[in-house]
Amino acid sequence: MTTPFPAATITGYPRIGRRRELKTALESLWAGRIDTGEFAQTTRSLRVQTYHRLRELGLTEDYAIPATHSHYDHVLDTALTVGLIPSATTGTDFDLGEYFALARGTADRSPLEMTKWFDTNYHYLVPELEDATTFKAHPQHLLTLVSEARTAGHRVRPVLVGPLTLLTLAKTAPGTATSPLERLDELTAVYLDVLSILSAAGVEWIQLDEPALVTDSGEYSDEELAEAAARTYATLTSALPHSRLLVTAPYGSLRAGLPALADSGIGALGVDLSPAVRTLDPGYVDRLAEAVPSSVRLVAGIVDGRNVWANDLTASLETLRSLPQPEVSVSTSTSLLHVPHTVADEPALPVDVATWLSFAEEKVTEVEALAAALSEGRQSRESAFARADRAQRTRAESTTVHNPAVADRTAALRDHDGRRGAYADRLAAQASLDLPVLPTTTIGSFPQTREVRRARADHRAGRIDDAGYEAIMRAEIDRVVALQEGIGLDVVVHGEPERNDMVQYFAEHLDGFATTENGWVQSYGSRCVRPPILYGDVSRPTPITVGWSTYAASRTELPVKGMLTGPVTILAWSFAREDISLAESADQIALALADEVADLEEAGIGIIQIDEPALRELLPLRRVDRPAYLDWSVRAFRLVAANAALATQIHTHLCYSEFGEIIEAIDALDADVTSIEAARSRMEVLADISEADFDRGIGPGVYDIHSPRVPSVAELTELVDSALQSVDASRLWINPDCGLKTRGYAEVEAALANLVTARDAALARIGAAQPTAV
Ligand SMILES: CN1c2c(nc(N)[nH]c2=O)NC[C@@H]1CNc1ccc(C(=O)N[C@@H](CCC(=O)N[C@@H](CCC(=O)N[C@@H](CCC(=O)O)C(=O)O)C(=O)O)C(=O)O)cc1
Ligand SMILES: N[C@@H](CCS)C(=O)O
Ligand SMILES: [Zn+2]
Repeated sequence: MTTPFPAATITGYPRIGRRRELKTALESLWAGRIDTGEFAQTTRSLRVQTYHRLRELGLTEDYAIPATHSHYDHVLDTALTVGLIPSATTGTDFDLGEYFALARGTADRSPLEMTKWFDTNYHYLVPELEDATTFKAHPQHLLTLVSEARTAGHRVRPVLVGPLTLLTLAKTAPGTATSPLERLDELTAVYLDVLSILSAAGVEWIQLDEPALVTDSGEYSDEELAEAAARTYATLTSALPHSRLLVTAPYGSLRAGLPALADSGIGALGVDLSPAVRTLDPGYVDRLAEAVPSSVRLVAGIVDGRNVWANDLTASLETLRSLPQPEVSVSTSTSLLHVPHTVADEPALPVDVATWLSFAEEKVTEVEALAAALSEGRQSRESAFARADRAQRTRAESTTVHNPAVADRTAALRDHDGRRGAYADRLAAQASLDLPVLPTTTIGSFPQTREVRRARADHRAGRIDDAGYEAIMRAEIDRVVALQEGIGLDVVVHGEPERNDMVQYFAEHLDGFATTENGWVQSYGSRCVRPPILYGDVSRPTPITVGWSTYAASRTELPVKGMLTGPVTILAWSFAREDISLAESADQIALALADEVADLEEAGIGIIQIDEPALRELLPLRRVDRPAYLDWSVRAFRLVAANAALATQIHTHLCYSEFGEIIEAIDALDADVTSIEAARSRMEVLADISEADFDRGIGPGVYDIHSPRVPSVAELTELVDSALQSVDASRLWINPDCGLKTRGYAEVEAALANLVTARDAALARIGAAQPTAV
C-alpha cells in the first residue's frame, strides 16, 4: 500500500536561495573561487535547509516536499536524466564540467539555446533531438537528492519534466527526419526505467510536470497531445506497482488532456486553479469536479504560484469544499519558482502593501491553512483566515490603490485606437532627421560596468549623495556618447547606465508600483530579476528619462534616441493586479508613458524607442485567447505614441522570442522603425517580415549580443546582405540584436566598429549615398 498523497503540498520551490546562495555558489565556481567539492557541499546544505524550513512552515507529511533543486535549469536536468542530451555522470551528480558547458558554452562550444518557459519570464535550455539520439536512464542525481533528504529526515518527492512536455519543448537538429512526438514510446520506456529505479529505492510518490497539456498553440493539437498522454501514462502507471505518479498541469487549464490524464491510472492530478486561469476558463472547476474519479487524488493548485497577492482563503475554502471528490489535496498552481522568498525580507515596503502580499514562504503557510481548514474547519486556522479577510478588505478600500484621476483618464479613452497620422505623412515629416541610407544605431544599453553598478549600490545605501551619483552617471554618458561618435554610429543613445533593470527602473518612478530590495526571482541560471509589484492605479509624478536623454543630446550633434520600456513589457515583468484587467493596467501604464513621450519631444528628442521584448511572452497559451490579448496589447503600445508629432520617429524593439506567429501584431504596433532579434536565427524573421508586407523601417539585429564573440566584418556583411535580399535599402536599419548591458566594453567597441564597416561596405555595393527619411 502506497503512502496516501499528502493533504498539503507545493508544486515546486525557488531554488536560488533566500540570500541568493545558489547564485553566489555558481558564480564562485565559474570564477574558480571554489571547487566542485565546495559547490556540492554548499548546494547540499541549501537543499537541506530548504526542506527544514518547508517542514517548519507546515509541509510535515511524507512526500509533501518536492525536490525541485536544479544547479541551473530543470529542463536541462530532465533531458540529461533520460539521455535526450547525452551526459556524463559522476555516480552522484551530473559531471559539472559537461553540465555547465551545455548551459553556458565554452571557448569552442555554443551553449544550448535558451527560451521562455511557457508564458513566464523564466528561461529554460532547449534540448536538441537528433535521429541518432539514444535515450538512456541516468537517475544518479535523483537518487542523491532522495538519499541526502532521507539522511536529513525528509521523504521528498522527486520531480521531472514529463515526457510529453520534454519532447514538445525540444527542437530537432537540422537534418532530423523524425518529429519529437514520434519518439514518445521510446522515451516513455526510459522514463519507466528512471521511475522503476526510484521506486526500487523506496520512493513512493514521483512528480511529472506536464504543462504542455494546457497549450494548443505548438506543433500539436490538444487532441493529439491528449491521446499521447493517455498512452504514455497508462504505460507508466501499469508498470509501477510500488510507486504512484503525481502529474501536474500548471500555467493553464486542461481540456482534452483532462479525461486523458484522469483515466490513465495516475495516482494524483495537480491542476492550476489560480485566478488568472479561472478567469480565462471559468468552467474549469466544474469540469474537474466531473472528470476526476475518486481513485485519483485531486491536487488543487488554489494558491497562486505566479503572483504575489495574499490568497483569499475564505473564497478558496469555498471552492475546495465545492469539489465532490472525497479527498482533495491543497497545493500551489505552479512551482513557486516565479515568486521571491519572503515578504519578511522587505521592511521598506509600504506597510499596507506588505499586508496584501504572500511570497513563497507565506504561500506555503496558506496551503497549510487551507488543508487544515478543509479537514478540521476554518476555526482551526482562524487567525490566518481573519488576516486574509482583512487583506482583501483593506486592499479593496485603499486610496493608494484607487486613483479617480487615473480611472477617469482611462475611461475617457473609450474607442481610442492610438493611431498616429498616415505613415506617408510621418515619413515626409521625418525627412528633417536627415539620416543616411542604412542608418546604424544600438538598442539602448551599453555595458553596465562594475563602477556603474557600485555607484548605484552606494547611492541606494546613502554612501554617495544625489549629486555625486549624477556626476558618475553623466561621466558614463559622456563616455558612451563619445564612443558612439568615434565609431561612426548615426543615431546615438545615452546608454541607460542609470537603470538597474529596464522594468524595475520605470516602476521605481511610477506611482502605483512598489519595488523590493530582496525580492529576487531566477530568470535563468544565476541571473535574477526583482519584479515590481503593481498594486494601484498608475501615474507618473515627474519625468523619468528626460534629464538623462537631454544631457546626452547636449554632448553631441548627432540625433539622440530616447529610451522607454513599453507598457506590455512593464506589465509582463511585474506582478500584476487581479482586481482590474491586464488591459486596463496596460492602458494606465501607456498613458503615463505617453506623458513621458510628450516631455521628451518638448525637450527636443526627435527619436524615441519604446521597447516591447515581452510582447510575445504574454501571448496566451491557447489560440482562442490570443486575439483579445493582441488587441489590448497593441492598443496599449499605440497609446504611448498616439500624440507624438508626425516628425517624431517612433522606434520599437523586440527580442527573446521567435516572432513569426505575431508578425502582424508587430506590424500593427505602427512604429516607424522596428528593431528585432535576428542574428541568432540567421535572419529567419526576414521571411515573416516579407510575408507580412511590413513596409516601415526595420532593423533585423546583425550582432548576436548573447555571445561574447566579436562578429567579424565578413559575418556581419553576410547578414546585412541577407537582410537586403528581403528589405529595401531605404527601409533597412543596421543594429545589434538587443541591448549591450551584459557585455564588456572591449568586445562592444570592436563589434560596433565592425558593424559600421559592414554597413559602409554594403553602401558601397549598392551605390547609395542619398539621405532617406526612414
Ligand atoms: C532582458 N531580460 C530581462 C527580463 N526581465 C527583466 N525584468 N529585465 C530584463 O532585463 N527578462 C528577459 C531577459 C532576462 N535577462 C536577464 C539578463 C541579466 C540579468 C541580470 O544580470 N541580473 C542581475 C541583477 C540585475 C540588477 O537588478 N542589478 C541591480 C542590483 C545588483 C545587485 O545585485 N546588487 C548587489 C550589490 C552589488 C554591489 O555592491 O556592487 C546586491 O543588491 O546585493 C543593479 O545593478 O543596480 C543578476 O545579478 O542576477 C537578469 C535577466
Ligand atoms: N533598451 C533595452 C532593451 C533590452 S530588450 C536595452 O538596450 O537593454
Ligand atoms: Zn532586447
